[in-house]
Parts: sequence; C-alpha cells; structure tokens
Amino acid sequence: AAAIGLDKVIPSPVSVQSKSEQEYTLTRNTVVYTDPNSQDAARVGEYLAGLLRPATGYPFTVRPASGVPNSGIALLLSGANGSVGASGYEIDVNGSRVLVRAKTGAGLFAAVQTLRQLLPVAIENSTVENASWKIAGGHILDYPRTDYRGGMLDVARHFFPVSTVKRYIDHLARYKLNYFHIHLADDQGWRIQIDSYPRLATYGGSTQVGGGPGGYYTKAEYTDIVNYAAARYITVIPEIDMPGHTNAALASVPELNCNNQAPPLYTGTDVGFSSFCMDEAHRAVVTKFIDDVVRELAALTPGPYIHLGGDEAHSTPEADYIAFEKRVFPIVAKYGKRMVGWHEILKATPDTTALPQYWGTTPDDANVKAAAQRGMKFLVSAANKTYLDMKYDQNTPLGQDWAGLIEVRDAYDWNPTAYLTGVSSSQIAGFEAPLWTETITKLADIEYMIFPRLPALAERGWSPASRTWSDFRTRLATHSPRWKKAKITYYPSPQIAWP
Ligand SMILES: CC1=[NH+][C@H]2[C@@H](O1)O[C@H](CO)[C@@H](O)[C@@H]2O
Repeated sequence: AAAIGLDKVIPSPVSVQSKSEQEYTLTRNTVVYTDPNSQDAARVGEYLAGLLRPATGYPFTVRPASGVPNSGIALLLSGANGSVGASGYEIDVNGSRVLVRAKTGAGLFAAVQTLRQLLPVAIENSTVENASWKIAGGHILDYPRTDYRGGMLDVARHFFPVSTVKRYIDHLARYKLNYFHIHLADDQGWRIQIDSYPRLATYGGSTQVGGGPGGYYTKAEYTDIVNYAAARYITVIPEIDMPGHTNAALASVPELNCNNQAPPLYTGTDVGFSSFCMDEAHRAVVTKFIDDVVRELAALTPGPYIHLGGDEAHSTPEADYIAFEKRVFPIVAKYGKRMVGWHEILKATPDTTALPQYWGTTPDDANVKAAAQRGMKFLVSAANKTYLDMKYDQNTPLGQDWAGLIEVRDAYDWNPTAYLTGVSSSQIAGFEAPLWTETITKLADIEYMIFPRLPALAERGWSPASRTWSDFRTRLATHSPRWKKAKITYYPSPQIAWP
C-alpha cells in the first residue's frame, strides 16, 4: 500500500514539505529511540511501539538515544524549531530514519498521532497484516492554534463502563484533543463515589434515563480514567452540575431539600425542575455538602479545573442563584482549582480565574460581552456547532434537534475563536464538543455521533483558520478506511466522497 501523503493528516498540520523521492520503511529491526533525559519521552516511545506492534508483528525495541540517531524512529526533546511551543512538534522523514523533535512529551505525543496517519491504513489492524510499512518522505512543522480542545461525555443520563470511557479518550487522542470533561452528576444519576455521602453513588447512581441499572465510578476507577487520560496528555475536568440538574443528589441526601424530604429518583429527560434548597435554614448544610464534594473531587483531580455546572437553574430564583454561585466560587479556589461553569454563571460575575463555557446558539450575549470587558477567557461550545448529541439530519436515529441539525460541514465551517460577539480571539481558550446521552446508550452510539464531526471540530481548534472545507472533506474521506480497520462506528455523511 502506498504511503499516505503527508497532506492527508487531520488536524491539518501548519506546514508540510513532501520529499517524494524519500520514504522510510518500518522493518523488524526498527528501533524507537527516545530522548535519554526524559521519562516522558520513554513513555511516549512505549505508547508508539504499542501502536505499531499489533499490525506489523515487529518488536520495536524502545531505548534511549545517544546523540541523533541515523536509523529508526527518534523521539527527541532537543533541537525543535521554537514555533512548536508547548504542544507542537517537527517530523523529518528520509530513507534511513524518522526524526521527531518537540519541547514536551505532549508535543511528542501529538507527533505520534500524526505518524499513525502517515502509515498505511493496515497499521490500525489489531492483528498482524502483510503490508509495506512505508512513511512518505518530507518535513512537518506543526502546533495548535488554541490551547483547549475538548470533548465532553455525559455519563449521568446513561452510565458507561470504564472501558467505554477509555475508548472515548482514545478517540480524543487520535485527533489531538487535550481536555476530557466528564459530566458526572445530573438529575438522572450521580456517578462518582463520595465518602462523605456514600448514598450519592450507591443510591443516586442506581438508575439512569429509561430506568436501567445506572452505575458509578469508585474513586479507584475514576483515578484509572484520570491516569489513562494523562498518559495521552489529556486533562480530565469533572463536572458536578448545580444548583439545577441535582435530582440525584436531592434524592440521596434529604437535607439538601427545603422540606428535608428526598424526591424519588428520576429516569426521564426533562430539565430545569430541580434545585438545591436556597433558604437560610439550609445554607450551612448545602454549603458543607458542596465543600465536602469539591474537596474529595479536587483530591482525585490533578488538572487545574473543576466544573460546577450552573445551567438551567429554572427552579432557582435568580437572586438566590447569584448568591449561591458567589458562595461556590471561593470553595473551588479553596481547594486550589479553577472553576469551569456553563455561561449562566456570568450572572454572578465570577473573577477571571473562572472559565465560562458558552453553550448558546447565537454569538451575541450581553453577559459574555460584559465579562469580556473584564478580561475573562471563554470556552466555546455553541450548541448548533459543537453539540454532538444533535442529529446530523432529520433521519438520524439517535440524538436531539433542539439546537438544530449538525452535518459535518456545519461542525467544520465556523471559527471558534471568532464566534462570540465582542470577544477577541485571544480571549477564547478553545472549543469543547459535548455529547449529551439522553438517547445514547452504548459505545457504537457514541462513535456514530462523534465520527466524523469530532475530527472536523478538532481541525477547527488545532489547524490554521485558513484551512477550507473543500480541502478538509477530501482529507476526511481518506480516514474512513482507518476507522473501519479500527472497528470504529461512524456516520457515512453524504457530504463526503468516501472511498
Ligand atoms: C448545558 C446544557 N444543559 C442542557 C443543554 O446543554 O442541552 C443538553 C442536550 O442537548 C442537555 O442534556 C443539558 O442538560
């Protein structure tokens, strides 16, 4: 099989020079050399070897480089062009070696995702396949345009086992996303063990939309997810939605309710009917609850962010909501974290350490503009561009359509850093693509909704804004054989001329 052209990579690299007279062929003698002064590089080397061994059957010994190797694949943390920054890389391929240079492990890891795409489709096989393992000659210089490129999985409406969460994380890594927001609590389920209130998980996690058995992650399982993501240079952001979307907590902890009566567990899909009690008599109990939950979650979360929701608090009077958020902001700071919240939190004018996540469907929002004047940064999750639970078209069997239909081109043909009115591009941290799971129950459903729109969004967050739909759609077409080989379910959009 011919080597895949350097120009088929998604996200599209910043600059590519092909040297068609050169190409590198993997053999059973190919060694993976890693920067001798870096444990990070050694771990990325092992990860790379792990990707290449199954389909080739080759050993891919990983060992520290001495100097700049003139054979094999070298992952080096010296000599990279300054423009690669904290997350970029260079790849140089000639007939005798593949040189990868970066400044960080994250940069080396990003290069490995590119290398994967430069190899024939057969590399995605989980068993040995006879192929000529060629990588086209040339040079790639690449680095991301935005720092935050995220995916969210709602594990509250429907619970997913750790194995499914790990596969979702693999899909984020494949397209160079670097944040994983896990929506752990909502009306239908509480999905994380909290020692201070054991019933949150054991009872609050005992069902889901439709009445199925639900489930929850023990602290050990959550830590396993965090470590799995970290090994792929992905930062986990846990979300406990509040003060709305809290029925699972209210059902598990009676004293969070104004009448101290626990409502029944909820297995429907309505929103906006629940709220922590806001009255004076319950203030201490509710505040202590939040403090306990944030303390335990922060202790399990190495990343800088904790997400405390804030959306659709339709059963919380506005003045109470604002006072509530003002009490919550310092709790997150107390445990050394920064708060992410749905953009309604702007009503409570958080300080600029907070990261509001915009989920509106129009670019013009008064609270956003006012916050931008105060120097806030924003995370863009415009629902009519990034909500991967939206149907592709009216015939899509899964998903919803309240924010509109999102075909691949709708997810691609916009610019996340230029979307919000009155917000300069330097104030946009990046984008995040939420997958809400009211209608999503298994891995194949997740994959059907995120492929091919996640690669489209990934390119909008990583590549130069000048990349075009017509170029992207031809590159995207070359990726479906990879997804098939990797047994990834995807939507064969009629907008793409699939092979
Ligand atoms: C931030 C936000 N709150 C709502 C809204 O997004 O729509 C989602 C479905 O698309 C729904 O699941 C979620 O609870």
